[in-house]
Amino acid sequence: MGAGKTTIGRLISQSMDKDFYDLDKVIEDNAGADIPWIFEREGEDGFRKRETQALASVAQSDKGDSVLATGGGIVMREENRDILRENALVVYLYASVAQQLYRTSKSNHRPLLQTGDPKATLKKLFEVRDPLYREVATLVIETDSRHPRSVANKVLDAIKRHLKEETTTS
Ligand SMILES: Nc1ncnc2c1ncn2[C@@H]1O[C@H](COP(=O)(O)OP(=O)(O)OP(=O)(O)O)[C@@H](O)[C@H]1O
Ligand SMILES: O=C(O)C1=C[C@@H](O)[C@@H](O)[C@H](O)C1
Ligand SMILES: [Mg+2]
Repeated sequence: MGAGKTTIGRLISQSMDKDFYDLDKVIEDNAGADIPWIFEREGEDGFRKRETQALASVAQSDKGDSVLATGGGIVMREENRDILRENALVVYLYASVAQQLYRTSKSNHRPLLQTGDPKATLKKLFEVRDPLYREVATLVIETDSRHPRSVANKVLDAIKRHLKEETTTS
């Protein structure tokens, strides 16, 4: 959470002239309700079911030619990791817990952080999720000491390099 998926995803979709989807927004549009409401009424489990459905439907309808920003917990389900691996070039935006805490502190829109100790929550989630993100990622990009535009440029360069390597080795 707060790694910059939504911010950077939008920037790189503009630079690449591709459509942009934010999975949290797709889930909200499908539900006709916002994420805090879904967590309150259906719990995290209900939210995760909606998240998998939304991911599967975007993967199926999209021809792999758009940019998708996921929610922070997308890697928790094996099914989601399989969908990502099979359909996408996955970029893991790495942010330290300190940066995640700073970047999420201005919003109260993330139900999992509405606790007495958001830093401890972020740390626990990071320990579980960081290895899963690394398992599924094609590219890992460090974001801590960079402005969003500079992170986006780094992602664009890394994607170009990756695609070039792929064509020269195939
Ligand atoms: N590289 C960066 N440096 C400083 N601030 C950033 C950076 N990237 C994003 N931000 C800011 O951090 C906040 C959270 O970013 P954003 O919503 O894009 O994160 P996210 O990864 O999509 O989070 P979530 O997992 O909750 O969807 C925003 O206010 C954004 O402007
Ligand atoms: O990290 C998470 O588990 C979440 C991140 C957000 O993007 C939303 O998907 C939701 O608040 C859960
Ligand atoms: Mg987001």
